[in-house]
Amino acid sequence: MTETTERTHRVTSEVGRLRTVLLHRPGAELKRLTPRNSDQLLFDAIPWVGRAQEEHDAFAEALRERGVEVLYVTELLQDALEYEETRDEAIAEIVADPRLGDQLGRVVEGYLRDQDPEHLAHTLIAGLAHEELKAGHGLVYRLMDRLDFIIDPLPGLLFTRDSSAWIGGRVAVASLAMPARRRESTLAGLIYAHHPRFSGVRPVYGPSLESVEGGDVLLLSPGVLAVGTGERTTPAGVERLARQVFEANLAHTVLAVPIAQERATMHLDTVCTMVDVDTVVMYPPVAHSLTAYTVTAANGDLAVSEPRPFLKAAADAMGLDHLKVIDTGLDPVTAEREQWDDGNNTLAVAPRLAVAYERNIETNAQLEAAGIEVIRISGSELGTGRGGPRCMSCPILRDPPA
Ligand SMILES: NC(=O)NCCC[C@H](N)C(=O)O
Repeated sequence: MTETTERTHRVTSEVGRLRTVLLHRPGAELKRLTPRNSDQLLFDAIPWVGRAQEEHDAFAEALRERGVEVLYVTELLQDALEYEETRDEAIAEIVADPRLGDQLGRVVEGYLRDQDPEHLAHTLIAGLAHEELKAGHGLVYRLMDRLDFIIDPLPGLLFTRDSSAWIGGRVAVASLAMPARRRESTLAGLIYAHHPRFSGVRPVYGPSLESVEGGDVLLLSPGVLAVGTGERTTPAGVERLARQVFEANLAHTVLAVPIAQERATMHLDTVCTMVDVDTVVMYPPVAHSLTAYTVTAANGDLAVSEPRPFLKAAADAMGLDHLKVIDTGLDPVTAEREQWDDGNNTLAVAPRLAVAYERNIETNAQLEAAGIEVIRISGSELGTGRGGPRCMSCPILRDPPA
């Protein structure tokens, strides 16, 4: 890793001033969602796509207005697909899908090889429905329904947080747990491996390792990671990530934080995000019940503590007297509703400046009462995928925390 690379890609905290972020403007892949497939594709409703795009554009604009450089997955992917090697890898991965079989696999390969980078990027993201591929006549093709997908769409790509996470100057390409999202990390991997902007960057984690999703990884302070383990990141994933970051000298402590294995709390960032160097906003029912195992490196192995209250373990690892929690003080029903709508899923643009969905009126009011400036964005359509501003953003460059 060169020094130049470190100046354009480096994240050591949740709250240092955000300089560069990776987003995905939702598009044709959202138009694939129907009541028949939305559960499998992990959306809770069918979004109004045009409005979702407007909401997303406003999110991006709010970031640009604060001096943040916004990169888009589609553009980076198109650039990367200019290279033969990238195209080969992308197509090989699609064709290796055992659901296609040999004959249809060959047809799909030919179809993809004929596409220019722009169309190929579109197909890799939006997928390919049976009725769009006119060329297949073999058994698999004929046995499929015309509405089946030959290449699955990736509506979850909207949530760029999950498929990769920067830890210091290295990127952890995620190993996504849900089948509907696995190809997202292939696309992230292709971008980081082949886009000239990332030349020299070495991944510290990869999609073939145990499940780890970026929404579970919080950079509490330089050298201290909290990693949720529940529906997505597995215990083995936390253990592997800890080994990788210790070996690469990217962290000295990893807190493994068990979270409920439920959709409402699919990632740690659905219940806890940081809004200042020493302050988190947390879903009240878990604020004082979450625990953490403190993991450190010891003689080439891992030392693991007994579980302790998360807030205490985090403060100790961060060298703080205590980690402040914004007491949203909400009644349980409002708290539950706003947590479901990603009220606790804020994106810090700088210490005490955070983006949040406007609909979470009470949580936002409490954030402001605690001195946090809230940049409100609308998320009625974006939120149908069950993710908020933090989920929709992958920071690539942040200043060191103040
Ligand atoms: N970090 C996050 O909480 N990401 C939101 C992911 C939502 C997506 N529909 C999923 O279920 O994976």
